[in-house]
Amino acid sequence: MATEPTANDVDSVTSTGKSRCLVPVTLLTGFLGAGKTARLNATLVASGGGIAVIENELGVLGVDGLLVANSHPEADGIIELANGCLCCSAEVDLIAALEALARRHRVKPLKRVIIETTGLADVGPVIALLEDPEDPLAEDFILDAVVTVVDAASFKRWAQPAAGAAAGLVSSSSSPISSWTTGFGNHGTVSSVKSEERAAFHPGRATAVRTFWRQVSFADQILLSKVDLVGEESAQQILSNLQAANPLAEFCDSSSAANTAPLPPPRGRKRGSPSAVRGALDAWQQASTPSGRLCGASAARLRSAHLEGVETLSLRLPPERPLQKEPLLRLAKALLAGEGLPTSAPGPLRAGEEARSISLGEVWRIKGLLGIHGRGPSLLQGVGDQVSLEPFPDAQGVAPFLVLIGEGLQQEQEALQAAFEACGAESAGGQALKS
Ligand SMILES: Nc1nc2c(ncn2[C@@H]2O[C@H](COP(=O)(O)OP(=O)(O)OP(=O)(O)O)[C@@H](O)[C@H]2O)c(=O)[nH]1
Repeated sequence: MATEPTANDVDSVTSTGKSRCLVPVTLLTGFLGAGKTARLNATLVASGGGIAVIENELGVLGVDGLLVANSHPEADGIIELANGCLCCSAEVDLIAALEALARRHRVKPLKRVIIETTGLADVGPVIALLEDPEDPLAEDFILDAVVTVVDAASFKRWAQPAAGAAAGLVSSSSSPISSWTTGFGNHGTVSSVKSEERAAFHPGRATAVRTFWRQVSFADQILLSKVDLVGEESAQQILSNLQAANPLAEFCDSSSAANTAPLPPPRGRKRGSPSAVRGALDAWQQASTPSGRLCGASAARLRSAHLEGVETLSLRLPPERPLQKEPLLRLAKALLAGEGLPTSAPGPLRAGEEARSISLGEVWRIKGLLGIHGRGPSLLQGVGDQVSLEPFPDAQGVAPFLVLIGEGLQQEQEALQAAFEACGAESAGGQALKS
């Protein structure tokens, strides 16, 4: 079995001339609901301590920080950065978090830092920050690998234009990835999306597809999740598509049996690894952000471009009114399937509204901690056609909330709030999260 190298394996010479152990940093990325937190949890369980985690969430209300913190008292520090991607709006927070971990490392050495990005993160700027030899962070940290988790069950939806065509997207028969994204002299296998094709996308969906492929193309290691849901044969086809897009990446064991496997241990990033090549190419293409910390105008520009059209909606639900499991699951499934709000859902109509058939934008991801009638605090997870509700006793005392990520959601906020509230139990007796 491979052993995890300790920080002692690599040294830096600090500005004061002292030698210091560098902590390997793993950048764990992958699209919404791909299975990043699941892999992170498996890694923490297997580690026996010494790993610090930085969790990044898009919404104001974070689920993952709670999930990881509650399951892993052994982790050496979990820092949650909510309400924005660390590649843009939360970059300052990322720097502060790493500085805090550097101070801790000097007192109690860390073996590894894992940064779990949001599902819509653009890892380019984070790589640039961690690779900048002039940045003070380089005295304590070294980027070890970008690990991208790819959800086999959602691959068609995000990776193949045929799936997008259903929503009036591209018509090309190959992956909707711009030629620069491959970057490995492999342009023949993956065609470009022309700008007019991009314009035909919903802007949020275009952002999502672009993000999906950027996460693949920056990966040093690719881990295919949810093979248990698609079968080994489909998994092999997906792997060949991914290999065509990023031939230099290392592909981790992607059998169904590896679904709950920990991340590969740090092993030292090689020169010419995909993230190193892509990072340099990306910096060159965005000449205004050659490396290092993004401040002011650069950060603002990136921020506006990288999450264009994507919306995150955080809903709080009344703690005194636990929800009924069945209507809640039905509603979550309908939203993820793009069916809008079911006409049969009970609840108040808005003025002038005849039926509750409200056409929503798109919901790609649902997460929440909710009080469920007769079950108590529970974790709702939804992505693609997978929706689950599991008991989560550690959320006792947390005010119930939901986070929805997708496109065109803000305009439906009131209707969505009403639809979820309408799943509330009529009678008391359920256990709310917070009384
Ligand atoms: N069947 C199956 N389900 C999985 C697998 N990996 C993750 N899941 C489930 O997929 C859902 C999303 O997993 P997470 O680990 O929360 O995904 P994530 O990438 O952290 O999601 P975001 O927070 O949206 O970025 C959860 O319900 C997981 O239990 C897998 O390999 N097989």
